[in-house]
Amino acid sequence: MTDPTRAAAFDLLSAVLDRHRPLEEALVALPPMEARDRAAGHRLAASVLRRMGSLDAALEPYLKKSPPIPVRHVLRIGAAGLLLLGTPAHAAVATAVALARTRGLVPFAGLVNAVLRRLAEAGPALLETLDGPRLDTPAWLWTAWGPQARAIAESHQHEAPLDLTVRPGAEPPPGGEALPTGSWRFAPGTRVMELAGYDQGAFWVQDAAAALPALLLRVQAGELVADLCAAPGGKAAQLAAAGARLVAVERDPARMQRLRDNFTRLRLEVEAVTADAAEFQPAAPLDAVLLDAPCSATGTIRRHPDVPYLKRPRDIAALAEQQDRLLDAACAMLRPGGRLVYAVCSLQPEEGPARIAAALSRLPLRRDPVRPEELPELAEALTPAGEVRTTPALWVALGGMDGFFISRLVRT
Ligand SMILES: C[S@@+](CC[C@H](N)C(=O)[O-])C[C@H]1O[C@@H](n2cnc3c(N)ncnc32)[C@H](O)[C@@H]1O
Repeated sequence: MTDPTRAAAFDLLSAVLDRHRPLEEALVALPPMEARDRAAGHRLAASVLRRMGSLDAALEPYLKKSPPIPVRHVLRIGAAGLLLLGTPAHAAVATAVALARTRGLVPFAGLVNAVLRRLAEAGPALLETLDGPRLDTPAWLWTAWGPQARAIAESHQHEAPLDLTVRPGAEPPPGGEALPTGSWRFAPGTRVMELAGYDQGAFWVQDAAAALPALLLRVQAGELVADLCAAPGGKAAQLAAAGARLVAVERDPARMQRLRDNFTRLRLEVEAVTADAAEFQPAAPLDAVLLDAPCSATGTIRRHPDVPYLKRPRDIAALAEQQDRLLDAACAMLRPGGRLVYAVCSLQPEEGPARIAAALSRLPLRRDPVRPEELPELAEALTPAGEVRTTPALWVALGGMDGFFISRLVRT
């Protein structure tokens, strides 16, 4: 009998690496099991994905020829236990062998046993000699990130902390650290639903960088505002809490339901419209629009270590087309003088500065540069054009932040 944690990790890795399914979707599709086993399986699969290049390089000397893909997954799970998670050697080896047996890989059980035993002896020292950041980053991303690639990739080696946005006037839960931009930070692995105030809607989960776009929209109470790609609703919640008369537009009905549930817990008001934002027409011209566009999400690899294995270079061009289409629609919804904040959680320049440069050349928009005093403690994130570029390599001593590109514009 294999243990449920390893079985879950194996299923998750197969879903991400073989069928290119997002890790979170694969998590939902797991067979029924104890929540504790599911969480442990998730953590194990995420550890493999985060350090997969290093784990493969550590296994390589012990493999005479490349094993079948499912066997490789079993070896990676065993290696992650041995080298990353501090699993005792006998347990890591025995559970991997049992996993191989129950997954129809009986002929490879001996190989798994022999390779992992040898890795247990020499692997920890070998891991120290490897260039983890480079090995764990696909070449196309490393190249695209330019001189910052190493610092960004180093930050991906660790689990991200849990960040919360606390509702204005509410008490932050105990045990957190206040960040300079107003978010509250808790240790990686903190369970949000167990924090005091969750049921009362005192806060919501939102990375410190993800809280910036809505802040920079500078919404006044009573303004007519649309959030065009709204679910699950972190930025929409900020806008509603600031007193906007808010329309949240979201194309995916299941994700819109998550937004509704979140707003119910937070006791915030919103008009929720399930539609393609490019087709949406507001009843009246808007004072402000937030466009948190669909993107490659390469700025969130710390939280979603599956992203490097799901995205391909060609996806970026397709996303840029969607982003342009949404920028056109967003601009058309604004009254003259109305504000637009464009944001993507991507580190790829084609989805950030290039989209704004293209929009400025075809739409009646001008930049409204973000001023340094708007982002004290984040001067490094301000570009000469007054746009914001955060990366996971910022605020390293505090635990980093997601990678976002943010531009503020005004309809002329
Ligand atoms: C980056 S996420 C938004 C996160 C959200 N703003 C938040 O802070 O919680 C992008 C969202 O846009 C939605 N989306 C993608 N294309 C869309 C479109 N054409 N119209 C409306 N929503 C769209 C996706 O389903 C996804 O929920």
